[in-house]
Amino acid sequence: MCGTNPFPNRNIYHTFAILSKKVCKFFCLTVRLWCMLHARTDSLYLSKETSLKKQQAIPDNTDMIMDHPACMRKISQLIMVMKREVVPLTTALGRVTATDLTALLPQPAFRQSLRDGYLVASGIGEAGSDQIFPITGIIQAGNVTETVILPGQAIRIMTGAMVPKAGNRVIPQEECSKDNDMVRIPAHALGNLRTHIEEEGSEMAVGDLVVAAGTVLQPEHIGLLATTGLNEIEVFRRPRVGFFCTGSELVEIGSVPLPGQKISSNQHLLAGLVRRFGGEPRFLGTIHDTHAALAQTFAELRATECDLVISTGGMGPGKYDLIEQAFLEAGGEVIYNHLDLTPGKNSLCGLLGEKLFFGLPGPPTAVHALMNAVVGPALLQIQGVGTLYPMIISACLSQPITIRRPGIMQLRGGILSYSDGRCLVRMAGKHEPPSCYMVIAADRSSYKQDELIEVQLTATPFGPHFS
Ligand SMILES: Nc1nc2c(c(=O)[nH]1)N[C@H]1C(S)=C(S)[C@@H](COP(=O)(O)OP(=O)(O)OC[C@H]3O[C@@H](n4cnc5c(N)ncnc54)[C@H](O)[C@@H]3O)O[C@H]1N2
Ligand code: MOO
Repeated sequence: MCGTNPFPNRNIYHTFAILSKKVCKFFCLTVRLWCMLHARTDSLYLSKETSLKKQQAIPDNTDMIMDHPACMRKISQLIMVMKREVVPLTTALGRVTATDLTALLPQPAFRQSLRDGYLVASGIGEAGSDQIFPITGIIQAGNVTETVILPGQAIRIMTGAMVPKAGNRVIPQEECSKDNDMVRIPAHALGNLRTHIEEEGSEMAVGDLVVAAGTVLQPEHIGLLATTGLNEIEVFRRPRVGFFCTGSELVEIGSVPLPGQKISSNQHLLAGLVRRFGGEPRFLGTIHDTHAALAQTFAELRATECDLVISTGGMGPGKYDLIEQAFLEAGGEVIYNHLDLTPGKNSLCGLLGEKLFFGLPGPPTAVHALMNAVVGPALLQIQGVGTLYPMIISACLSQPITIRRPGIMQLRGGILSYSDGRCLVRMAGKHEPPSCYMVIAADRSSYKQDELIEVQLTATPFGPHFS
């Protein structure tokens, strides 16, 4: 039977398979090339469909060290903005708008008085002398009035009340003198061109933009949107952020640590910081520094309903620092495994399937710095935030700083204050939550007192924290 073909159609299938493989390859290359040509490094609005771009963003080389700006750019490219949901406006504080929101009602919604006073009709005021008018009615805010006003009459009117068509101007009551049913209005008040009347739609017309897409809603926005007639709005879903803490020395809050053990503070620090940046924290457990425990954790992560995952600890060069190995074994793709930044140089960012993964180092100070400098901004972008925080400002150093080991960009916790018209910054104490991070340039070994230094605010649009 040697040489005879038991499957006569096989050659055709084979040829067809090779051909389709080539067509696919050509198509993939074309798409890839298109993506490269059209890659937008500044895009905050990449959709879930941008996986090709995502693949392209992963470096092919083995150099996984990144400086802070490069890491932020790379993360921006990988961000997949959350899906949208409709929520009542009353619950939307701190949420990010998914669409431009336009006015449903004009502002003001009717012609209104801006003063408590007397409304007069047109055709008066030219006399150049004081005039006395009979008071023919009263209009309170909220009245639906059909009141008619004629020249030579005055109507008592309140701030916010609807002004009848023929009403020409409101004279503030403190400028008038009332005597029973009559009011005397002085010539200068009658001659004043300010009408104290706000025309319907003069502040905002129906369809005017009230709040742009990508805005983190503050109390002021909620008030404005309510005024303009909106009661339900479309926002980006909050990202579910899974996090776990590694360390065989860690015990839970409430237990008395045995010698060598530590209470896991990162767990509670992270839960709060994730909320500060608009995420929903989901604690996934405290994990021992063993290969088996970490492998199991990473294996379970893929099925966990989280949009982003953070770990702490296990990032150093020690024998039991196994996060990167476990991440790779679970099929993770590394974006960087070392940052040109301290604290935080021992950290990793990568993709585990569709999920963005951040391996932060163990020390809580490093967790705080990286959450502010890297992970927090990523969380804001995932929620579709248009303008990124923390903001960078300049502050005046109220003390000199000496850098012991220059050569790497450093984030130093600082405390901001305001004095004599200047924004001042000093170094935060060891256990003092920083209100900013001073950005120490790699080439600086000292800063003088009164020198201006760049600082990144740790405040976010979700709640400013100034000391
Ligand atoms: N030989 C070297 N040693 C270290 C280097 C180095 O370059 N060469 N880098 C140092 C730096 S920088 C860092 S950062 C750490 C990285 O450490 P790990 O990410 O491996 O973290 P651990 O070793 O697990 O913990 C470090 C420290 O933090 C405490 N920790 C950890 N988790 C928690 C938690 N959930 N709550 C409270 N405290 C926690 C832990 O007990 C350790 O004290 O490596 C340096 N070493
Ligand atoms: O990686 Mo360490 O966090 O430089 O502090």
